[in-house]
Amino acid sequence: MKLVMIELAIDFQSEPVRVVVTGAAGQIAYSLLYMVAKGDVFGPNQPVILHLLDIPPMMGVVQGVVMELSDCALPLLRGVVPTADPDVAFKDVDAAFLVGAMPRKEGMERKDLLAANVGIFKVQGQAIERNAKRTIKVLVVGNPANTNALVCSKYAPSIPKENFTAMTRLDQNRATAHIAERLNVSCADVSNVIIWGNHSSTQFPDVRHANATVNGAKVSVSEAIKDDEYLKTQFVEKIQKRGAAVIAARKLSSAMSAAKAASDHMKDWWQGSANWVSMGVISDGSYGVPADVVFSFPVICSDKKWTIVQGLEIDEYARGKLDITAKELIEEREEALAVCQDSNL
Ligand SMILES: NC(=O)C1=CN([C@@H]2O[C@H](COP(=O)(O)OP(=O)(O)OC[C@H]3O[C@@H](n4cnc5c(N)ncnc54)[C@H](O)[C@@H]3O)[C@@H](O)[C@H]2O)C=CC1
Ligand SMILES: O=C(O)CCC(=O)C(=O)O
Repeated sequence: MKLVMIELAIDFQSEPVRVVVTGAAGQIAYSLLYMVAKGDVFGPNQPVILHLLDIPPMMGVVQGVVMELSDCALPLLRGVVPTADPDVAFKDVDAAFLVGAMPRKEGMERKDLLAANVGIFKVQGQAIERNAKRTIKVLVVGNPANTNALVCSKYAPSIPKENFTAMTRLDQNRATAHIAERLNVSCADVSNVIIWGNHSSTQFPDVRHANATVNGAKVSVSEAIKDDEYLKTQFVEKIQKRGAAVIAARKLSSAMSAAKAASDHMKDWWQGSANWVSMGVISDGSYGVPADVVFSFPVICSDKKWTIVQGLEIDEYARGKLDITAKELIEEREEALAVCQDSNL
Protein backbone atom coordinates (compact mmCIF):
# COMPACT_ATOMS: atom_id res chain seq x y z
CA MET A 1 0.00 0.00 0.00
CA LYS A 2 1.28 3.46 -0.91
CA LEU A 3 1.89 5.67 2.13
CA VAL A 4 0.82 9.26 1.95
CA MET A 5 2.24 12.12 3.93
CA ILE A 6 -0.39 14.62 4.93
CA GLU A 7 0.59 18.21 5.65
CA LEU A 8 -2.61 19.96 6.58
CA ALA A 9 -2.83 23.52 5.36
CA ILE A 10 -3.62 25.33 8.59
CA ASP A 11 -1.72 28.42 9.58
CA PHE A 12 -0.71 28.75 13.23
CA GLN A 13 1.50 31.27 14.94
CA SER A 14 3.48 28.82 17.09
CA GLU A 15 5.88 26.32 15.56
CA PRO A 16 4.44 22.80 15.68
CA VAL A 17 6.09 20.24 17.94
CA ARG A 18 7.05 16.96 16.32
CA VAL A 19 5.83 13.97 18.31
CA VAL A 20 6.56 10.34 17.51
CA VAL A 21 4.29 7.52 18.69
CA THR A 22 5.66 4.02 18.13
CA GLY A 23 3.37 1.01 17.93
CA ALA A 24 1.06 3.33 16.02
CA ALA A 25 -1.13 0.47 14.76
CA GLY A 26 -1.64 -0.91 18.27
CA GLN A 27 -4.36 -0.51 20.83
CA ILE A 28 -2.73 2.06 23.16
CA ALA A 29 -1.75 4.29 20.24
CA TYR A 30 -5.32 4.22 18.97
CA SER A 31 -6.47 6.15 22.06
CA LEU A 32 -3.26 8.11 22.64
CA LEU A 33 -2.98 9.65 19.17
CA TYR A 34 -6.34 11.32 19.53
CA MET A 35 -5.42 12.79 22.93
CA VAL A 36 -2.14 14.20 21.58
CA ALA A 37 -3.69 15.51 18.37
CA LYS A 38 -6.50 17.35 20.14
CA GLY A 39 -4.21 19.23 22.52
CA ASP A 40 -4.48 17.28 25.77
CA VAL A 41 -0.72 16.90 26.13
CA PHE A 42 1.15 19.85 24.65
CA GLY A 43 -1.54 22.43 25.26
CA PRO A 44 -4.71 23.73 23.63
CA ASN A 45 -2.81 26.20 21.41
CA GLN A 46 0.17 24.08 20.46
CA PRO A 47 0.11 22.64 16.92
CA VAL A 48 1.59 19.15 16.50
CA ILE A 49 3.01 17.04 13.70
CA LEU A 50 2.61 13.34 14.46
CA HIS A 51 5.17 10.75 13.36
CA LEU A 52 3.67 7.25 13.40
CA LEU A 53 6.12 4.34 13.58
CA ASP A 54 5.21 0.69 13.27
CA ILE A 55 6.69 -2.38 11.59
CA PRO A 56 6.32 -2.93 7.81
CA PRO A 57 3.47 -5.52 7.99
CA MET A 58 1.36 -3.02 9.97
CA MET A 59 1.65 -0.14 7.51
CA GLY A 60 -1.80 -0.84 6.04
CA VAL A 61 -3.35 -0.49 9.49
CA VAL A 62 -1.29 2.65 10.14
CA GLN A 63 -2.68 4.10 6.93
CA GLY A 64 -6.19 3.56 8.33
CA VAL A 65 -5.18 5.40 11.51
CA VAL A 66 -3.87 8.27 9.33
CA MET A 67 -7.24 8.42 7.57
CA GLU A 68 -9.09 8.54 10.89
CA LEU A 69 -6.84 11.27 12.26
CA SER A 70 -7.61 13.32 9.18
CA ASP A 71 -11.33 12.57 9.55
CA CYS A 72 -11.27 13.89 13.14
CA ALA A 73 -10.71 17.37 11.63
CA LEU A 74 -8.51 18.45 14.53
CA PRO A 75 -7.36 22.07 14.24
CA LEU A 76 -4.03 21.51 16.02
CA LEU A 77 -2.92 18.63 13.83
CA ARG A 78 -0.49 20.10 11.31
CA GLY A 79 0.78 16.91 9.71
CA VAL A 80 1.14 13.13 9.93
CA VAL A 81 4.21 11.14 8.93
CA PRO A 82 3.51 7.39 8.81
CA THR A 83 6.64 5.25 8.49
CA ALA A 84 8.30 1.92 9.21
CA ASP A 85 11.77 3.52 9.21
CA PRO A 86 13.05 4.58 12.66
CA ASP A 87 15.34 7.20 11.07
CA VAL A 88 12.30 8.93 9.53
CA ALA A 89 10.22 8.46 12.68
CA PHE A 90 12.74 10.13 15.01
CA LYS A 91 13.88 12.91 12.66
CA ASP A 92 13.87 16.22 14.58
CA VAL A 93 11.30 15.04 17.11
CA ASP A 94 10.64 16.96 20.32
CA ALA A 95 8.78 14.22 22.20
CA ALA A 96 8.53 10.45 21.88
CA PHE A 97 5.99 7.98 23.18
CA LEU A 98 7.69 4.58 22.83
CA VAL A 99 4.68 2.30 22.97
CA GLY A 100 5.47 -0.29 20.28
CA ALA A 101 6.39 -3.61 21.85
CA MET A 102 4.86 -7.00 22.46
CA PRO A 103 2.29 -6.99 25.31
CA ARG A 104 2.20 -9.84 27.84
CA LYS A 105 -0.47 -12.52 27.77
CA GLU A 106 -2.25 -14.16 30.69
CA GLY A 107 0.16 -15.97 33.04
CA MET A 108 3.28 -14.01 32.01
CA GLU A 109 5.25 -11.54 34.15
CA ARG A 110 6.28 -8.30 32.40
CA LYS A 111 9.94 -9.23 32.63
CA ASP A 112 9.17 -12.30 30.47
CA LEU A 113 8.92 -9.77 27.62
CA LEU A 114 12.48 -8.62 28.12
CA ALA A 115 14.18 -10.81 25.52
CA ALA A 116 11.49 -10.06 22.93
CA ASN A 117 11.31 -6.31 23.46
CA VAL A 118 14.69 -5.02 24.54
CA GLY A 119 16.13 -5.11 20.99
CA ILE A 120 13.41 -2.69 19.86
CA PHE A 121 14.61 -0.12 22.39
CA LYS A 122 18.26 -0.57 21.41
CA VAL A 123 17.41 0.17 17.76
CA GLN A 124 15.20 3.11 18.71
CA GLY A 125 17.89 4.52 21.04
CA GLN A 126 20.31 4.42 18.12
CA ALA A 127 17.78 6.16 15.86
CA ILE A 128 17.17 8.82 18.52
CA GLU A 129 20.91 9.40 18.77
CA ARG A 130 21.16 9.91 14.99
CA ASN A 131 18.05 11.97 14.41
CA ALA A 132 16.26 13.53 17.35
CA LYS A 133 16.61 16.97 18.87
CA ARG A 134 18.99 16.88 21.87
CA THR A 135 16.10 18.16 23.99
CA ILE A 136 13.82 15.24 23.09
CA LYS A 137 11.60 13.98 25.92
CA VAL A 138 11.17 10.21 25.79
CA LEU A 139 8.42 8.31 27.58
CA VAL A 140 8.75 4.53 27.41
CA VAL A 141 5.46 2.67 27.76
CA GLY A 142 6.35 -0.70 26.17
CA ASN A 143 7.17 -3.33 28.79
CA PRO A 144 9.32 -3.93 30.71
CA ALA A 145 9.14 -0.14 30.61
CA ASN A 146 11.81 0.84 33.18
CA THR A 147 14.50 -1.38 31.73
CA ASN A 148 13.58 -0.53 28.15
CA ALA A 149 14.01 3.16 29.02
CA LEU A 150 17.45 2.45 30.48
CA VAL A 151 18.49 0.50 27.37
CA CYS A 152 17.18 3.22 25.07
CA SER A 153 19.19 5.90 26.90
CA LYS A 154 22.37 3.82 26.78
CA TYR A 155 22.14 3.69 22.99
CA ALA A 156 21.60 7.46 22.72
CA PRO A 157 24.64 8.59 24.71
CA SER A 158 24.63 12.22 23.54
CA ILE A 159 21.12 12.82 24.92
CA PRO A 160 20.95 13.55 28.68
CA LYS A 161 19.82 10.52 30.70
CA GLU A 162 17.21 12.74 32.36
CA ASN A 163 15.38 12.87 29.01
CA PHE A 164 14.43 9.18 29.22
CA THR A 165 11.53 8.21 31.48
CA ALA A 166 9.32 5.16 31.99
CA MET A 167 5.61 5.08 32.66
CA THR A 168 4.36 4.28 36.17
CA ARG A 169 1.58 6.88 35.91
CA LEU A 170 -0.97 4.17 35.19
CA ASP A 171 -0.11 2.62 38.56
CA GLN A 172 -0.39 6.04 40.21
CA ASN A 173 -3.76 6.65 38.57
CA ARG A 174 -4.99 3.20 39.59
CA ALA A 175 -3.93 3.76 43.20
CA THR A 176 -5.44 7.26 43.30
CA ALA A 177 -8.74 6.06 41.85
CA HIS A 178 -8.86 3.15 44.28
CA ILE A 179 -8.38 5.42 47.31
CA ALA A 180 -10.92 7.92 45.96
CA GLU A 181 -13.52 5.17 45.51
CA ARG A 182 -12.89 3.86 49.00
CA LEU A 183 -13.35 7.36 50.48
CA ASN A 184 -16.24 8.19 48.15
CA VAL A 185 -14.50 11.35 46.90
CA SER A 186 -13.36 12.48 43.46
CA CYS A 187 -9.91 11.46 42.15
CA ALA A 188 -9.11 15.18 42.13
CA ASP A 189 -9.47 15.15 45.92
CA VAL A 190 -6.62 12.66 46.38
CA SER A 191 -3.00 13.81 46.00
CA ASN A 192 0.58 12.68 46.46
CA VAL A 193 0.10 8.94 46.01
CA ILE A 194 3.54 7.53 45.17
CA ILE A 195 4.65 4.59 43.06
CA TRP A 196 8.19 3.51 43.87
CA GLY A 197 10.34 1.26 41.72
CA ASN A 198 9.56 -0.97 38.80
CA HIS A 199 6.38 -1.06 36.70
CA SER A 200 5.96 -4.69 37.75
CA SER A 201 4.46 -6.73 40.54
CA THR A 202 7.34 -5.61 42.83
CA GLN A 203 6.32 -1.93 42.62
CA PHE A 204 5.51 -0.20 45.91
CA PRO A 205 2.30 1.86 45.82
CA ASP A 206 2.70 4.12 48.84
CA VAL A 207 0.01 6.30 50.41
CA ARG A 208 1.95 7.11 53.60
CA HIS A 209 2.37 10.73 52.39
CA ALA A 210 -0.90 11.04 50.45
CA ASN A 211 -3.71 13.43 51.32
CA ALA A 212 -7.42 13.49 50.62
CA THR A 213 -10.05 16.19 50.89
CA VAL A 214 -13.01 14.65 52.70
CA ASN A 215 -16.07 16.75 53.58
CA GLY A 216 -14.09 19.91 52.78
CA ALA A 217 -11.17 19.09 55.08
CA LYS A 218 -7.70 17.99 53.97
CA VAL A 219 -6.56 14.91 55.89
CA SER A 220 -3.92 12.24 55.43
CA VAL A 221 -5.13 9.19 53.52
CA SER A 222 -4.16 6.89 56.39
CA GLU A 223 -6.20 9.01 58.81
CA ALA A 224 -9.15 8.93 56.42
CA ILE A 225 -9.00 5.19 55.69
CA LYS A 226 -8.17 4.20 59.28
CA ASP A 227 -6.81 0.79 58.31
CA ASP A 228 -3.02 0.80 57.95
CA GLU A 229 -2.88 -2.97 57.74
CA TYR A 230 -5.12 -2.85 54.66
CA LEU A 231 -3.01 -0.07 53.09
CA LYS A 232 0.16 -2.09 53.64
CA THR A 233 -1.15 -5.40 52.32
CA GLN A 234 -4.35 -5.76 50.24
CA PHE A 235 -4.11 -2.28 48.71
CA VAL A 236 -0.47 -2.76 47.68
CA GLU A 237 -1.22 -6.15 46.17
CA LYS A 238 -4.28 -4.91 44.33
CA ILE A 239 -2.31 -2.18 42.52
CA GLN A 240 0.64 -4.49 41.84
CA LYS A 241 -1.70 -6.98 40.16
CA ARG A 242 -4.14 -4.62 38.46
CA GLY A 243 -2.56 -5.02 35.01
CA ALA A 244 -2.91 -8.80 35.24
CA ALA A 245 -6.54 -8.43 36.40
CA VAL A 246 -7.37 -6.34 33.33
CA ILE A 247 -5.70 -8.91 31.06
CA ALA A 248 -7.72 -11.70 32.70
CA ALA A 249 -10.98 -9.79 32.17
CA ARG A 250 -10.39 -8.24 28.75
CA LYS A 251 -8.06 -10.87 27.27
CA LEU A 252 -6.07 -7.85 26.21
CA SER A 253 -3.85 -5.55 28.24
CA SER A 254 -4.94 -2.12 29.47
CA ALA A 255 -5.13 0.35 26.61
CA MET A 256 -7.52 3.26 27.20
CA SER A 257 -6.17 3.77 30.74
CA ALA A 258 -2.58 3.33 29.53
CA ALA A 259 -3.09 6.01 26.88
CA LYS A 260 -4.60 8.36 29.47
CA ALA A 261 -1.64 7.75 31.77
CA ALA A 262 0.86 8.39 28.96
CA SER A 263 -0.93 11.62 28.17
CA ASP A 264 -0.88 12.65 31.86
CA HIS A 265 2.82 11.83 32.21
CA MET A 266 3.97 13.81 29.16
CA LYS A 267 1.60 16.70 29.91
CA ASP A 268 2.99 17.13 33.41
CA TRP A 269 6.58 16.90 32.15
CA TRP A 270 5.93 19.40 29.34
CA GLN A 271 3.61 21.82 31.10
CA GLY A 272 4.49 21.32 34.79
CA SER A 273 2.82 19.31 37.56
CA ALA A 274 0.58 20.72 40.25
CA ASN A 275 1.34 17.92 42.74
CA TRP A 276 3.85 15.11 43.07
CA VAL A 277 3.66 12.64 40.21
CA SER A 278 5.43 9.32 39.82
CA MET A 279 7.79 8.70 36.92
CA GLY A 280 10.42 6.11 36.18
CA VAL A 281 13.60 8.21 36.00
CA ILE A 282 17.32 7.53 36.10
CA SER A 283 18.28 6.99 39.74
CA ASP A 284 20.75 9.43 41.28
CA GLY A 285 20.98 7.36 44.47
CA SER A 286 18.15 9.21 46.24
CA TYR A 287 16.49 7.17 49.00
CA GLY A 288 19.32 4.64 48.87
CA VAL A 289 18.24 3.38 45.44
CA PRO A 290 21.19 2.12 43.40
CA ALA A 291 22.31 4.32 40.49
CA ASP A 292 21.99 3.28 36.84
CA VAL A 293 18.47 1.89 37.02
CA VAL A 294 15.29 3.64 35.89
CA PHE A 295 13.30 3.73 39.12
CA SER A 296 9.92 5.29 39.79
CA PHE A 297 10.18 8.17 42.27
CA PRO A 298 7.82 10.96 43.30
CA VAL A 299 8.82 13.99 41.21
CA ILE A 300 7.73 17.56 40.64
CA CYS A 301 7.91 18.92 37.09
CA SER A 302 8.56 22.51 36.06
CA ASP A 303 10.40 24.18 33.14
CA LYS A 304 10.18 20.87 31.27
CA LYS A 305 12.36 19.17 33.91
CA TRP A 306 11.58 16.71 36.68
CA THR A 307 13.08 16.83 40.18
CA ILE A 308 12.86 13.99 42.70
CA VAL A 309 10.92 14.96 45.82
CA GLN A 310 13.41 14.72 48.68
CA GLY A 311 13.22 14.23 52.43
CA LEU A 312 10.41 11.70 52.71
CA GLU A 313 10.67 9.30 55.60
CA ILE A 314 11.55 5.74 54.62
CA ASP A 315 10.68 3.47 57.56
CA GLU A 316 11.69 -0.18 57.85
CA TYR A 317 8.58 -1.37 56.02
CA ALA A 318 9.15 1.03 53.10
CA ARG A 319 12.89 0.23 53.01
CA GLY A 320 12.08 -3.46 52.52
CA LYS A 321 9.69 -2.65 49.63
CA LEU A 322 12.17 -0.30 47.92
CA ASP A 323 14.96 -2.86 48.18
CA ILE A 324 12.87 -5.65 46.61
CA THR A 325 11.91 -3.60 43.55
CA ALA A 326 15.46 -2.18 43.16
CA LYS A 327 16.87 -5.73 43.20
CA GLU A 328 14.51 -6.73 40.42
CA LEU A 329 15.58 -3.73 38.32
CA ILE A 330 19.26 -4.61 38.73
CA GLU A 331 18.53 -8.18 37.57
CA GLU A 332 16.55 -6.89 34.60
CA ARG A 333 19.35 -4.48 33.67
CA GLU A 334 21.96 -7.25 33.65
CA GLU A 335 19.74 -9.50 31.55
CA ALA A 336 18.82 -6.72 29.12
CA LEU A 337 22.38 -5.60 28.56
CA ALA A 338 23.42 -9.20 27.93
CA VAL A 339 20.61 -9.56 25.34
CA CYS A 340 21.72 -6.32 23.64
CA GLN A 341 25.33 -7.45 23.49
CA ASP A 342 24.38 -10.86 22.08
CA SER A 343 22.03 -9.44 19.45
CA ASN A 344 23.40 -8.27 16.11
CA LEU A 345 20.85 -5.47 15.85
N1 LIG B 1 3.94 1.03 31.26
C1 LIG B 1 2.66 0.75 31.34
O1 LIG B 1 1.98 1.16 32.29
C2 LIG B 1 1.96 -0.04 30.28
C3 LIG B 1 2.66 -0.68 29.29
N2 LIG B 1 2.01 -1.39 28.32
C4 LIG B 1 2.83 -2.01 27.28
O2 LIG B 1 2.71 -1.23 26.07
C5 LIG B 1 3.06 -2.05 24.96
C6 LIG B 1 2.06 -1.87 23.83
O3 LIG B 1 0.80 -2.31 24.21
P1 LIG B 1 -0.42 -2.36 23.16
O4 LIG B 1 -0.55 -1.09 22.42
O5 LIG B 1 -1.57 -2.88 23.93
O6 LIG B 1 0.09 -3.50 22.19
P2 LIG B 1 -0.42 -3.84 20.71
O7 LIG B 1 0.05 -5.24 20.45
O8 LIG B 1 -1.84 -3.51 20.53
O9 LIG B 1 0.43 -2.84 19.82
C7 LIG B 1 1.81 -2.88 19.77
C8 LIG B 1 2.21 -2.32 18.43
O10 LIG B 1 3.63 -2.20 18.43
C9 LIG B 1 4.07 -2.55 17.15
N3 LIG B 1 5.50 -2.84 17.14
C10 LIG B 1 6.12 -4.00 17.40
N4 LIG B 1 7.44 -3.89 17.20
C11 LIG B 1 7.66 -2.60 16.83
C12 LIG B 1 8.80 -1.87 16.48
N5 LIG B 1 10.02 -2.43 16.45
N6 LIG B 1 8.66 -0.57 16.13
C13 LIG B 1 7.45 0.01 16.13
N7 LIG B 1 6.32 -0.64 16.43
C14 LIG B 1 6.42 -1.93 16.79
C15 LIG B 1 3.18 -3.73 16.76
O11 LIG B 1 3.22 -3.98 15.37
C16 LIG B 1 1.85 -3.23 17.26
O12 LIG B 1 1.17 -2.48 16.27
C17 LIG B 1 3.15 -3.47 25.50
O13 LIG B 1 4.53 -3.80 25.74
C18 LIG B 1 2.41 -3.38 26.83
O14 LIG B 1 2.81 -4.39 27.73
C19 LIG B 1 0.66 -1.49 28.30
C20 LIG B 1 -0.10 -0.88 29.28
C21 LIG B 1 0.50 -0.13 30.35
O1 LIG C 1 0.41 -5.78 32.76
C1 LIG C 1 0.72 -5.84 31.58
O2 LIG C 1 1.67 -6.47 31.13
C2 LIG C 1 -0.18 -5.13 30.63
C3 LIG C 1 0.04 -3.74 30.53
C4 LIG C 1 0.51 -3.10 31.79
O3 LIG C 1 1.68 -2.91 31.93
C5 LIG C 1 -0.47 -2.69 32.79
O4 LIG C 1 -1.69 -2.83 32.58
O5 LIG C 1 -0.05 -2.21 33.84
